[in-house]
Amino acid sequence: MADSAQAQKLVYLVTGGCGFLGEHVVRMLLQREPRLGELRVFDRHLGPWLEELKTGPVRVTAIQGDVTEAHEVAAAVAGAHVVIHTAGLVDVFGRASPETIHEVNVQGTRNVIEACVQTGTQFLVYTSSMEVVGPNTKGHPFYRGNEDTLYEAVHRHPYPCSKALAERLVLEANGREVHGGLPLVTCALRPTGIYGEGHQIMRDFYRQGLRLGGWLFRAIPASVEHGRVYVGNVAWMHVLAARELERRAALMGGQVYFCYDGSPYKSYEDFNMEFLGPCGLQLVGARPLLPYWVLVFVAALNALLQWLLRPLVLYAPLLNPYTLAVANTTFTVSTDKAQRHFGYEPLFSWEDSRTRTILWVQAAGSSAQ
Ligand SMILES: NC(=O)C1=CN([C@@H]2O[C@H](COP(=O)(O)OP(=O)(O)OC[C@H]3O[C@@H](n4cnc5c(N)ncnc54)[C@H](O)[C@@H]3O)[C@@H](O)[C@H]2O)C=CC1
Ligand SMILES: CC(C)[C@@H](O)CC[C@@H](C)[C@H]1CC[C@H]2[C@@H]3[C@H](O)CC4=CC(=O)CC[C@]4(C)[C@H]3CC[C@]12C
Repeated sequence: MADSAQAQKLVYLVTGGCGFLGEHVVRMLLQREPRLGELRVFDRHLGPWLEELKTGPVRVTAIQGDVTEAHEVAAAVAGAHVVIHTAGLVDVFGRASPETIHEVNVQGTRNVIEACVQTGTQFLVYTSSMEVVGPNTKGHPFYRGNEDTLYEAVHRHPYPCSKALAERLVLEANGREVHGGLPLVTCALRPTGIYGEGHQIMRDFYRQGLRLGGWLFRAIPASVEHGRVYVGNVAWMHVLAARELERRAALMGGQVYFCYDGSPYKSYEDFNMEFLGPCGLQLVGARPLLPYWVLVFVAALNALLQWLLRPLVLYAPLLNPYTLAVANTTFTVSTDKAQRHFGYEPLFSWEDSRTRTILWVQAAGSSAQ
């Protein structure tokens, strides 16, 4: 993007733009990216809400497409100045096959990179994940670590494996020559557990609590810290990284950044209660009500049932060996790398993030009645 970018209106492409995070990125770009001339929203499933965005000054182009189809990606990328690649299969519940997860998350990312190179798009921001780092299969805690913390990243599950490989592809692509002779500049953002308006797992917990008469039962010790970050701040970090990637290419190119904000360090269940409590639910037990080995047994039983029932019906409960292991292992980040490298500061305070999420849960829950 030459110096004339200040006058020149830019074309952004957001893949996965109709997802939980993607929608917030789309709306944040429209609200806070003054250079935006056209916003392309690429997703396998387009949301009806996109129509309301087409009445503003920015041209919003909805593209129904599949990142595993290289030609569809190339057509969407052609002419874009910036690509924010959030599309992915976020599946740790066994809903999709390992092959499908790899095809979408790895081959889909490879297709985005090659499309940038072939069509001359210079700037690519990739939505990676904390799971690229951990928790590892050995259950080692990652306690308030940062991007430089030494940690044995060992994965077996298809999802973290796919995210780690995709991130590596993006970072290795930094500096490749794109069509026109300029270098590709890439970076990867690693959110921890994202929460906020549109978080389906939070909605599922709320509905589960309503079905159980307002009670949720503690399964994980309160001492196990699990990093969480508000979706609006994750979206803001994407917008800012995309904006600064040109000016600070030498510093940011090929770098990874954890996504962080002022959200408190709590266990996954206690953190959820920050929102579910004000919505009328109560978490039973100061400590787990069941011994860990019982949870391990139930998780294994769920995995066996999923395998047995697969030919007939998809059985994909929240509790499986992987989700239990992740929930039961401390993983929190404490870093300021994004602040140092591109001036990121959370846009939403913890109090504001909490209020917005509570209001959404209440609305989502009432629609469930
Ligand atoms: N939800 C979370 O806690 C975290 C998510 N992430 C990452 O953030 C990104 C977005 O995640 P979420 O918004 O939570 O997931 P999501 O499932 O709500 O959104 C993903 C979007 O990608 C689209 N998509 C999936 N396969 C596609 C394909 N083949 N072609 C085109 N579009 C496709 C989906 O239709 C969906 O709109 C993912 O890359 C995920 O790995 C990273 C850390 C935490
Ligand atoms: C049933 C209980 C054990 C309950 O506490 C299980 C919670 C479990 C569904 C979640 C606990 C940790 C979550 C994951 C974590 O936030 C990291 C993630 C990063 C991503 O990139 C995608 C989502 C996820 C894997 C997230 C998924 C839900 C949990 C496993």
